[in-house]
Amino acid sequence: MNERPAGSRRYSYLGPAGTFTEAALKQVPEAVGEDWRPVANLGEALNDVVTGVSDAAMIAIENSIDGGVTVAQDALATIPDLRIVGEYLVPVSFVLVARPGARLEDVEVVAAHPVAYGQCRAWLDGNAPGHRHLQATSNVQAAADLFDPEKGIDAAIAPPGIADHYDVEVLAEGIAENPDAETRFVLVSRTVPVGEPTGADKTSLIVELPDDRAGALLDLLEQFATRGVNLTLLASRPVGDRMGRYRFVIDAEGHVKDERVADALLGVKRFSPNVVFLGSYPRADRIAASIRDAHDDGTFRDARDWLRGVIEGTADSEG
Ligand SMILES: O=C(O)C(=O)Cc1ccccc1
Repeated sequence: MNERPAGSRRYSYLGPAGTFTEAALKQVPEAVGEDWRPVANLGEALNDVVTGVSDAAMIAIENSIDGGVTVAQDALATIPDLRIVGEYLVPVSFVLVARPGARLEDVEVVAAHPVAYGQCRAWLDGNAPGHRHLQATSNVQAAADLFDPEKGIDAAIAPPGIADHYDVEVLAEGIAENPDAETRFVLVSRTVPVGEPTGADKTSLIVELPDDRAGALLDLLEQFATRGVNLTLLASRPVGDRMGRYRFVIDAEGHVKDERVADALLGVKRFSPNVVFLGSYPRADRIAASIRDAHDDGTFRDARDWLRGVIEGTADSEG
């Protein structure tokens, strides 16, 4: 499995072919024409990266309906030496499929990835009220499972392109609650040097708070607020060692090579007992951060130059 032609790169993704995760990988220009390895779950995808079986893995990290994919957040918090190197958005919609000739009124057991099921549950409750949910490892695997007689499945929730991959009949389209749902994916590699800022970047961190201190979360947020760094994600996850201990998953606008972000990170590092830097990478939506004058790179540099001048006696202390 480890043997690859020299220079070729391998990418792991949640398979089989046709998943939304594969659609996210298709957005990565440098992955085109390389070796794509379908895997059965997140653990396998990240393990491939850790062990060097693959160079990178595409994983779902956040959903516009359900919020954070908590298993992915927890894995990134605890597996050392991983880096997020890119972010991708995929619009998601779902169809209900069955073996050819099946009828909706006969559907009892529905295979679905849990995140997909959560988004389509209201439709199923209305249209197949007596149904039972059987978990599938991915949206495409749910459809593949229709052809495994041991699973006893009548229908599956799958991506709209599923009929290109399997001989299935579409019983209903557009069954998700929100037609504009999107899933955010990240490309994860082993630790590599951070790239250059593009002007529309994000920085991901996982931060633990100091124990039992009133206002600790406010102190954490202040590190970003006082440097004009906007947050796009703040989620708490249990550390898992004892009740009541949480770590915070943070996405901040900007790049660690932007002065205001670097300064905020130094503040966070001074204050938190454990900071995991997950990466600075271009934003999928390419929206540039809005920065007030007091927080642009030049202002930070001027302030540092002034301080150096004060210390060296070459600048007016009121300058
Ligand atoms: O990539 C897929 O197709 C998956 O099965 C994971 C998933 C589930 C629901 C929304 C987006 C991705």
